[in-house]
Amino acid sequence: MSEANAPETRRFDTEVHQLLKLMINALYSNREIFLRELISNASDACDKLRFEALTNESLKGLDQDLAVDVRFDAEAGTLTVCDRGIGMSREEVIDNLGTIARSGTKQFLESLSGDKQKDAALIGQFGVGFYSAFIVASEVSVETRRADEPAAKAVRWTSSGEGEYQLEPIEREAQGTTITLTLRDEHKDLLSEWQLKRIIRHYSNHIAFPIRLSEAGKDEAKDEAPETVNDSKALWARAKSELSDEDYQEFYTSLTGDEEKPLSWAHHHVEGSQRYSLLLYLPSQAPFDMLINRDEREGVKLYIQRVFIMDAAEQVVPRYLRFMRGVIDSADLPLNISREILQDDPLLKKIRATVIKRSLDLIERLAEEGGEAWEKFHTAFGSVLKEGVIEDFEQRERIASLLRFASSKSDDEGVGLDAYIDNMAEGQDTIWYLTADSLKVAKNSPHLEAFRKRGIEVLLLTDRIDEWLVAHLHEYKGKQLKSAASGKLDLDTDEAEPDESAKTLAGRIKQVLGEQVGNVTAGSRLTDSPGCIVSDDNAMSLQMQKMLRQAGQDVPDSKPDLEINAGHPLLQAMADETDEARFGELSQLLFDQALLAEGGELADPAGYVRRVNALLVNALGGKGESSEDDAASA
Ligand SMILES: Nc1ncnc2c1ncn2[C@@H]1O[C@H](COP(=O)(O)OP(=O)(O)OP(=O)(O)O)[C@@H](O)[C@H]1O
Repeated sequence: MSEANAPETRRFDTEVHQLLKLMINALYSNREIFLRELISNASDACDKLRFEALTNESLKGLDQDLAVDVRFDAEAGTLTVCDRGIGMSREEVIDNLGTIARSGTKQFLESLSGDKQKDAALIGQFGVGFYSAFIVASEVSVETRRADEPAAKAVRWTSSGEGEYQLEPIEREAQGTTITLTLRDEHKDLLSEWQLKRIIRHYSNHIAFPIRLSEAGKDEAKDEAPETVNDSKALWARAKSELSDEDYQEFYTSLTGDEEKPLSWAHHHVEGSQRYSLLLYLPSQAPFDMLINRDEREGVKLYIQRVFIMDAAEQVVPRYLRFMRGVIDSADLPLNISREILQDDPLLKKIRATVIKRSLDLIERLAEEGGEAWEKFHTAFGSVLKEGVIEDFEQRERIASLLRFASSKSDDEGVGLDAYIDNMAEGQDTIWYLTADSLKVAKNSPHLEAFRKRGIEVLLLTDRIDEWLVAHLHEYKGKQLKSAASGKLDLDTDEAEPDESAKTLAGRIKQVLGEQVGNVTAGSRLTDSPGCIVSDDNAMSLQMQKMLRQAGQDVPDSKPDLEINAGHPLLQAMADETDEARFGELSQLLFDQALLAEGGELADPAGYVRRVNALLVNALGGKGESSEDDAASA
């Protein structure tokens, strides 16, 4: 026996070990899902065999009569799930059943809280997969042969789920995989026809292959074929009139593993010169990694004539709809199509357009109905949908109409652009917004003073993606979108020009602040604050600069502009200040405060603290100067 074939003991990746422990603990009360996971893997393996058989001559014929066999032996305490699917080579076994290849696993593990209920929900979303067998089994054995390898190249994998697994070469006539679980005593109650039928029908009824249930020794003795317990006809291919809400909901769960009901769904059979079926679901909760994994779109499955081809990627579902779940089945794409050809296929382009249209229809309907479902959707997927405004020029306005924001007049994130326009003040023809790090910063921003004074609503954008959103959405239904922090507001046509003394004061401040600041102007937007940072309409906002820097990008230094409120007591006092050193300190404070109110960062925070301390000491009757030691300790 060559060394590669020798039996050996290997250790699981640390992450597998960690996940196993957490999972067994958190999912103990939800133990039945292990069967769903094993059946789903067996069904995937059958799908893969059918797909490979399209192009691999040596697999022809093997893809007939595929099924998943579930056998139980109450006496021996074992449960077996067997498929004649694609199987695994030795390397694949090591990769698949010893590691977790999935990206985001680390973040996922870190996000677990230790609270069983919460963790169970999270783990459910993560997709517990094969390892869930250890929730009920003290020992798991996997015998498998890849369909395109000889019988002598089969492998047996065994483990008790405690850090190690054994691997040994075996002979196996049939292609595919047999997984045998030795159940722990407390789970042996699962080994009955009634229980297993119930579980299979509950979780896996709509698997597109027959699931056959048999009891060891029984069917052979009676010479009967094992009973098929699921409804294996592809649900999406059936007429809508035949299907109930429960059917759709059950199918959703068997497709996604998500036990929460979907918010809504759309089912269409498109006839005519090009035929396809489309079943799309809007889930009610986001998978934990949706925001991290922009490229992962496992949600919509593409079938050609009932043969699973692939998880629909960019060709079919745009990124900003990556939360959609469902199935597309085309009767008119050639079965032997390669993924590369698929990219440019005109029918697929058409299907993509339909997926977009139907998805947006679903979301629009939900928005019209409002209520809890809409709230849920918006909380879970609102941020992702915003990517559509940036990425899909054609649908920009339609997607924008579905976005909701907080505003200076409303606390919850419920203001849409249409509602904003309906509530515009008389004479207002601009949609005003303010971007900020948080709602609190936005609400307290000095920029809102001018708007409050005039009763004009300002949308408060605090999502990370909002800066990009407004960089792409300049106009909505003929109304310009403009930042409340921009240099020129033009709120009143009769706005008074600042007087000469205000201009002189602005000039003095500019001189003192020098290169730190772009322009210093006297303006009329502020009522309560002495100053604020304003941005050039064409320049990058402070927010955007900060985000790009955090993302490790080089951002050219641009100087912020400062607008002062010459009527404010501080500025009036400064105008009378003849001590130039003191005027300099006050100008610096004014500027730093304006930056802070914006959520900006100070170049010299210690200097700021020293200046404030000096003022405090002064106010408290001290000498008005802090010592160098104070400055150092600050
Ligand atoms: N019955 C099987 N036949 C062939 N390969 C299998 C079988 N069961 C598992 N595998 C392989 O092991 C891999 C890991 O399975 P696991 O169930 O842990 O995760 P998954 O199915 O990829 O993801 P998820 O469970 O989140 O959908 C699968 O991707 C597949 O390649």
